[in-house]
Amino acid sequence: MLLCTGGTGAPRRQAWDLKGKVSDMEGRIRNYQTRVKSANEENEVLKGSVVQSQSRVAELEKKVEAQTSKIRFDRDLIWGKRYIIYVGNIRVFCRVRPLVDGGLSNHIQLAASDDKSIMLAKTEESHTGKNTETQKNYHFSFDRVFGHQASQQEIFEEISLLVQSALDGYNVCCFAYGQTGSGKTYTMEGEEVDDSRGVIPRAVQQIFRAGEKLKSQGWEFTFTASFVEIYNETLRDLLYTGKSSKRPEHEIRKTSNNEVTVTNLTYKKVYTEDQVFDLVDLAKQNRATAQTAQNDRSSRSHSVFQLQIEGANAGRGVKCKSILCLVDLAGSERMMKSQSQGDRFKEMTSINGSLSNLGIVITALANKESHIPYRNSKLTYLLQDCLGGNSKTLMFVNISPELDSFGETLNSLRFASKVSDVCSNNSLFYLGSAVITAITTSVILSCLLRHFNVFNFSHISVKHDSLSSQVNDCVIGTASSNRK
Ligand SMILES: Nc1ncnc2c1ncn2[C@@H]1O[C@H](COP(=O)(O)OP(=O)(O)OP(=O)(O)O)[C@@H](O)[C@H]1O
Repeated sequence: MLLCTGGTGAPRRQAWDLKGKVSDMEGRIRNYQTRVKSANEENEVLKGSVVQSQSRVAELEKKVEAQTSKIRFDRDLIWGKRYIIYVGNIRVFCRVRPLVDGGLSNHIQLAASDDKSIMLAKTEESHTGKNTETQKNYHFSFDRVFGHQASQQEIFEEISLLVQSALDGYNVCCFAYGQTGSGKTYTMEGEEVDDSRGVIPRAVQQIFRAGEKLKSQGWEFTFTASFVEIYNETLRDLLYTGKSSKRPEHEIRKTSNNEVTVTNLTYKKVYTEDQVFDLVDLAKQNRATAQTAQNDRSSRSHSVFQLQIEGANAGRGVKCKSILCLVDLAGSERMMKSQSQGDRFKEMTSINGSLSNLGIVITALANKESHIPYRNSKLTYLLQDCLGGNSKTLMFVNISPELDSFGETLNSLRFASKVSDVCSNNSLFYLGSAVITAITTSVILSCLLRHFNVFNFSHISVKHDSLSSQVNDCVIGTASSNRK
């Protein structure tokens, strides 16, 4: 405390000094307070723009999500429109191998007007002896028929949308069925030369390249390859590199997630398409080695290539998992029982068993039966995840053009035709059920609305797809005619 006692100058000066300092400090405090205030205001503005940016990011993410599902939907729609494929259903393509000289026999005729029909013609000696010859024609139609000139590129273009959907999380299975020498391996694996490469290398290339592109949208994919041969109901690892004397045995098992797995099988993580091509070469070598030991074994066994795909988008917190499964089936030719003995008989029984069980499983799936007999053969048990549930399946029926293969060609086309019929009949049945359900729902709804006099029917606007507009037309039409 300062005391002013009788005119001494020093204390007064000190007091003035102190007063000056205090007012200086007060000025600085006011200054700081103004700055804090404006910083707080700035902070509020920034907070506001952070919230705005966050909601914009969320909005953009929603748009990306919607765009991605639209792309996926469009892809399904394009594929669906062309082949009316539904998840859990099978489409069938037929491919005719050229003759050795590159041509086509007269007994196989493809329709000039469309690319879906094929006719087998057989000229027979007349039994009555009156006419010298009669011709019997067998007509078949499939989702697509490829003539002998169709290139590997053309074939792949037709299935590339299907392959792509493996990255969308669908299980995809594509298999080649037909007699030995009809072109199954050529279709699935092809040859080394670029133009002659088959479905497996092209599909692998497409998957890896598309996976790379999806990185820019935050997706990271991991791929795991396996290659198995099923011979006489026994599994053999085609990626095995150890001593042949120490080859392990394999069993098909279910994991705790109810997924199919094979014990002791090589599941190889792959990061590039070239790594997969090396594995395909290794599988070829392994098959060839077995073939020298047991004559013509490769055409008597099924080979199953599987690429497990796991995708994760950390930014969006989503994951997907699927399998791309490409199968070269054993030759479907039926040997005469009398001609097959010993090993040949065993081979014949196991091939016939597994192929006919494949047909039974496909039929059961198409009929949406409660029990699907996957476990009746190693092939269907192994393919269980790829055939049922969330899966899209395509079957190639490969046929040989030689006249002496007529009987086998007819059998193959009949098998494929059954598969095709059972699936398309069921597709039509389910489409029919959907239409009936839609009509019933609309009729009930319109009755209810009319009963409660809620709307004037003439004002119901129909802006959806043509199906619902037809349903509504029908309902409105009925309603007005009833009124008259
Ligand atoms: N579309 C085609 N164009 C040209 N050559 C073909 C075609 N399809 C098959 N070939 C040739 O015909 C021969 C037999 O074909 P491929 O080996 O693919 O038959 P396959 O049905 O797999 O027989 P297997 O059951 O014995 O394995 C091969 O030499 C193959 O190169």
